[in-house]
Amino acid sequence: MGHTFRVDLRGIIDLLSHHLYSSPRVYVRELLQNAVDAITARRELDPSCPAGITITCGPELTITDTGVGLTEAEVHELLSTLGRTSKRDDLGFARERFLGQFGVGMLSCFLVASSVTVITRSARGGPAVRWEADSSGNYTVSVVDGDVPVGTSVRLSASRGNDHWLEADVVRPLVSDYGDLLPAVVTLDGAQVTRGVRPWDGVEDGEDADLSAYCEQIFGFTPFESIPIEVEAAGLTGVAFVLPSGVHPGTRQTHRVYLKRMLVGDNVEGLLPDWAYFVRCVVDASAIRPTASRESLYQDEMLLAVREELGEQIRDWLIRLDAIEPRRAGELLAAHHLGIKSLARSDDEMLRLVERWLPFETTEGAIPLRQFKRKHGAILYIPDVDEFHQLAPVAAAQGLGLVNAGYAYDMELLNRLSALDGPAVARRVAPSELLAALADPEPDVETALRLRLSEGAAALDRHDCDAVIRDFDPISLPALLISNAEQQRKLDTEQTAGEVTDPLWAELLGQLTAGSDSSRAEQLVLNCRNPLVQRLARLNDPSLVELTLESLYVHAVLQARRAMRPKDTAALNRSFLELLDRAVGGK
Ligand SMILES: Nc1ncnc2c1ncn2[C@@H]1O[C@H](COP(=O)(O)OP(=O)(O)OP(=O)(O)O)[C@@H](O)[C@H]1O
Repeated sequence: MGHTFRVDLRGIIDLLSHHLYSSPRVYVRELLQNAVDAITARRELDPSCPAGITITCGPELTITDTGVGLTEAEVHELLSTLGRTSKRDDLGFARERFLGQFGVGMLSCFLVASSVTVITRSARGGPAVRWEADSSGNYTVSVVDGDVPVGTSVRLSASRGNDHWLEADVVRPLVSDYGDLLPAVVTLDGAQVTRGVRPWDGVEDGEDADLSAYCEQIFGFTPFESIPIEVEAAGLTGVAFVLPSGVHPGTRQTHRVYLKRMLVGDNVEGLLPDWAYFVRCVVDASAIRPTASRESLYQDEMLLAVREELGEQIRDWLIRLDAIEPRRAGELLAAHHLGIKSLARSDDEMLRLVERWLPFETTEGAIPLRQFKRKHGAILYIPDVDEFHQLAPVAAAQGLGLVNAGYAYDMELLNRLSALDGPAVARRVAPSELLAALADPEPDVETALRLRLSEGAAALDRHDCDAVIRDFDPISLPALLISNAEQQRKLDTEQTAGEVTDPLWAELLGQLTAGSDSSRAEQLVLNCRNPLVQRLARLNDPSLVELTLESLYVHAVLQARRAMRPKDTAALNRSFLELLDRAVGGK
């Protein structure tokens, strides 16, 4: 014997409210959606029919439309059968003009209502019909006498604890949020709530004052620029608003998305590529699919294609901006450098923009790479922020140019520049190369210092460190620590020496390859121009020599911001206390 499934309406409502929709507020959207669809259907019969939706709030909420209405048979078939809809074609495909498609939207009324009454009269003829249903799944249908206009009126009576959902102050912002762009005039308690047109329609390039105001209203910021966007295949139009100031690159920007002019959400993700985290969009599309809750977008091929195309349009705008208003392009780059750098890793035109406009930290101050290159012929960089800060003052004092490439994406960008323009354009510099740039000391100073170094040799031996004596600026720096791990790169240096175009560096590299071959882990470069080092040369107390050398070593470790090992910390404590002891007159 065959049986038919029975449906427990309470169970279904519970499923919708707790697991599908994020809030009961969606009932407003579903009612608006049905009203708009009914008007669309009536327009097929009579293109000049009125398009009005009126809402009244009181203890009960009533929404009335001038749509197609339902006959008695349709009331039974469509309103009273779960999953039955008039918005699919004979083959079951969603009909494009309609917002609804599943045949369950009406149920969301029971998220806030204990009973729903529909009074409807079909544009196709027949008497008006009243349908009354409660949340346990019982309904009655009766014919209504009297003069009822074509269209449908839905009345909700609040269920216990849900009265506030039907109050004007709650309903008004919901109607305005969801329905702002709907192609029908929506009034609430007599006042029009929606604008009915998309703010970006008909806006010409350069006339975007209204769009700026719109951006302020919905996102709360004045955009750096409003870029019109369009993806024909998805029936998508809208605006991309560029944020005026920097945001954290990890921030996931969200977008305001409408589908067929009905709001999907304010915080929709995934519409733009990750690098475009400094842009927020408002779009309306007809061919992007929402998820079942209609609160986010279905991640399908179409959405992927849209994301790629919109990314492309924002990128093209940036390139155009650079051509037309280069100063503004520079400003934008400065505000959003990480996103743009990230894009430049795989996009040559962006790379040129970065090269031209983005300030890098250099020994010349913060200047773009192209400007640095003009002065120095090539970009010589240090791939570590601390190392750069340690070496920059010394390099600058010798007239050598260095670029700090220790921040995110810098190395990748410089490698890409070398790949495009040839290996001579950008090259990593080993700290030990700098050594070759420092002048040799006067022979008598060197001899005196060598003597002291042999007296205090134990201090540096303990740290596997060699001492080198040089004569350099800045005079205030007594010693500089250079890691010999970089010495491994000497071979590389030999290879690249022929390619360096800055004559000063080329000469130094030549000296370096011929120079030091220390096997120690580190080198302490003593600056004999510094007064303290000069006094060290004249000391005749070997224990004080050892103490001074160890103190200079630890100071140089701290300056280099290299991680302290336990023996460095021990040396720091020892030398500090011993110096203190001497200072207060112990020895
Ligand atoms: N205001 C209305 N005027 C005319 N017909 C309506 C109205 N509201 C609902 N209906 C009819 O009732 C059917 C079921 O509505 P319901 O909201 O449950 O589902 P839907 O709109 O078809 O799809 P979805 O679940 O995606 O919203 C609709 O297909 C439509 O035929």
